[in-house]
Amino acid sequence: MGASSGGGRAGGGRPATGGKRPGAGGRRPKPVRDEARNVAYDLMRAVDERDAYANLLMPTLLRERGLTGRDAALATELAYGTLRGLGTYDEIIAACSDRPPEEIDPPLLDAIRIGVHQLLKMRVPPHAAVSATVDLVRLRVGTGASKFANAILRKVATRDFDQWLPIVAPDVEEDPVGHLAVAYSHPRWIASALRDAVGGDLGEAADLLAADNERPAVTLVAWPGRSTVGELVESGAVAARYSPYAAYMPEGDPASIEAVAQGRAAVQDEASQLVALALTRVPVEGSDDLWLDMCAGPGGKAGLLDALAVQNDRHLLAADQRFHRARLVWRATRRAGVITADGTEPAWRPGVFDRVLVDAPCTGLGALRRRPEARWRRSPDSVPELGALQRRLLGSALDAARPGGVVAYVTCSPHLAETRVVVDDVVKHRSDVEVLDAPAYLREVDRLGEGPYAQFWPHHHGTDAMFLSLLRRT
Ligand SMILES: C[S@@+](CC[C@H](N)C(=O)[O-])C[C@H]1O[C@@H](n2cnc3c(N)ncnc32)[C@H](O)[C@@H]1O
Repeated sequence: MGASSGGGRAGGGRPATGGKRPGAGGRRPKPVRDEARNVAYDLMRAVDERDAYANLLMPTLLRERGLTGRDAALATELAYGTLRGLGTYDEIIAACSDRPPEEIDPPLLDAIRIGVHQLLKMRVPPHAAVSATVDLVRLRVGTGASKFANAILRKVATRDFDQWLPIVAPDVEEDPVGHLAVAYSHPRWIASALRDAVGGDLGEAADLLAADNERPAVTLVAWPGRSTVGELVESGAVAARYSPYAAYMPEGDPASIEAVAQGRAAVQDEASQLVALALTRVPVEGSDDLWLDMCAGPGGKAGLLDALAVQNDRHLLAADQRFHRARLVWRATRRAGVITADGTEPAWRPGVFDRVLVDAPCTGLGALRRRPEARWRRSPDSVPELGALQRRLLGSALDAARPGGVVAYVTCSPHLAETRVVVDDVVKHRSDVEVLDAPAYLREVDRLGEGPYAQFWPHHHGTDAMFLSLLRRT
């Protein structure tokens, strides 16, 4: 069923965008420039060509092209939805082409992927999806390429998404992980790691992978002492389910909320708030003055810890290895001491902190919802390398805590090799650590696991898949 990329138009002329029908003897109508599709295309090219971060570049592109409201939402859905779904889309494109996707010119492939997303996941009528994509290809890639795109998209349009799946995805009984990977558009190694992380249950793994493909609600944090959830609610947000400092923002630009614009509140995932909060809830005997955030950049958790420290007359030292990340921490905090420092070669005396947060660098597999291209960028090779760093940072965090003090080890990844395996390994080699029951300090949140570790999930909690271990230095 492959389309030839070489010559004539397979499947006849595309529906006209106005004027005479092509193939009926008339001149081909001029392609219509559609700014939302152009922005989506430019974003995808930037992701491919210069490793751009989609969620950082998109606001700039929208502003530069003057897209707002529905047009901005359309451009965002086209780009983010395509980036998330392209694993499945490439299998479908392969089934419709005589060339595998790796052999299709990348700009052309990106445009076709955008077309496939409209055909299979958006409510764009098929003729409009094909026609708009062919116009995009004519304008941005070339007229010859538009014939190939047209042929592929017409074939894709013969089935809906659910009809394509049994054709392109491995059989679930024969290759369950391969099935998950294609059906939910994740690299195979990530589908496998996430299935292990939920305990092997295929149905639950499917729920988790499906949640990764949903656009997350924007969650705000009202920094205590600087703003309140009530104030955010008055501005149109909705009080959150778990965190006493969180509010969901169903739509709109967070910067339009006064407290956010004035730097008294910020955007922050609810699980990120709760893991920081859990650290402050563990009772400590004796002093409770000095807190350390060892991997603080860009300052999300440090912002909340600092606000709590100010309220309770404590002191936070926030460190990050990278200067520009430390500078962001400085902006997010009010009274914290902020330094550029390598947590594995501490700039502080050992055994002095009452509470230590180590929010370790990780694969970020828990935040795939928010970073549409991230799943395709990460390599499984990074896991052992990160694991070694995570062990050293956790060891260093335990050394920084005073006897009786508490350490929170946090990752924004549920990968077992970055979570419980790291903690188990470090604890095994020390005789001065007690593992605490983390879910006991987050009683308001259900389904965090049986302990002693706590694991947040997008498909249960609507949060990032954040991992928390609480340890006491004895
Ligand atoms: C997961 S992020 C932390 C997120 C942050 N806690 C927040 O809530 O915004 C990990 C941070 O660790 C920093 N980092 C990496 N290696 C480090 C090291 N050896 N010492 C200190 N910071 C390090 C990175 O620069 C990055 O900013």
